[in-house]
Amino acid sequence: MRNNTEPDAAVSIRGLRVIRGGNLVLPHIDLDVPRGQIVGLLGPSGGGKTTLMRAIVGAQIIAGGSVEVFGIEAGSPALRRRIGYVTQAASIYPDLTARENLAYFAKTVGVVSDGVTATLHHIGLADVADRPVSTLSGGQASRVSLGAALVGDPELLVLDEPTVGLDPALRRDLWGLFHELRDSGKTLLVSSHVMDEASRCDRLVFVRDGGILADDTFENILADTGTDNADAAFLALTERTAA
Ligand SMILES: Nc1ncnc2c1ncn2[C@@H]1O[C@H](COP(=O)(O)OP(=O)(O)OP(=O)(O)O)[C@@H](O)[C@H]1O
Repeated sequence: MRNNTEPDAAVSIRGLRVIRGGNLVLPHIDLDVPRGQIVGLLGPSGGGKTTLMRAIVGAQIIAGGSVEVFGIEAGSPALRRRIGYVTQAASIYPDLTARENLAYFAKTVGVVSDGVTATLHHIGLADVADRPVSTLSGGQASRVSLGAALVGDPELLVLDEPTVGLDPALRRDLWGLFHELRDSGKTLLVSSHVMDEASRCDRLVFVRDGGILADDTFENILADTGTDNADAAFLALTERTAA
């Protein structure tokens, strides 16, 4: 739970430097993620989005700088229940049912079974809750992953490419759920390389080559670049940086 001494930003990063496999992947990142918003981390594959997310959830060894979540150093045990992380690779068990998967993750964060049933309803999987995940559609399976992250009722959700491979209707439904979660007070950091997801976010962070090209509202980014879509804005900012 939030206390009055906590900072306004859900995530606060200063001078973050990350080296992976001998490569300087993130040379110097400064970023604040405001509370109660959906922040989209957008950019091409290999730009550093996953590495940045790993640093925020405390799964990445860092070479320098600081990463704080709710004013606490990333990776601290005190943050474990306050952050839900969904990776690109499904981290759920295909041979277990949706309910069993959620019950397993609930147990790891000490949540009672009431929370599992409520989460299954919330993610729209109550009807298929007792089927093994291996028999569900791709969209349903990705909602089970999301449910596993949601079951502990975390304040910050870090979602790495949650809509990849989903058809437009499922993407729309998932974004509807993200907006509901935001409206209930949660902070969401959502990565995507699909630029047309920009308009669904409250704020955007454009990431390229381990750096941040822009960190603002979509509206301000379009105005600043004199463009009318996210792809064109990204290109304009890339050219500006190169110049
Ligand atoms: N284990 C690793 N060892 C060495 N380099 C790595 C490792 N993992 C990632 N990298 C490099 O770090 C850079 C950033 O990768 P990262 O996965 O963070 O990007 P991304 O924007 O999330 O892309 P994607 O959406 O494809 O995951 C890339 O150049 C990648 O090759």
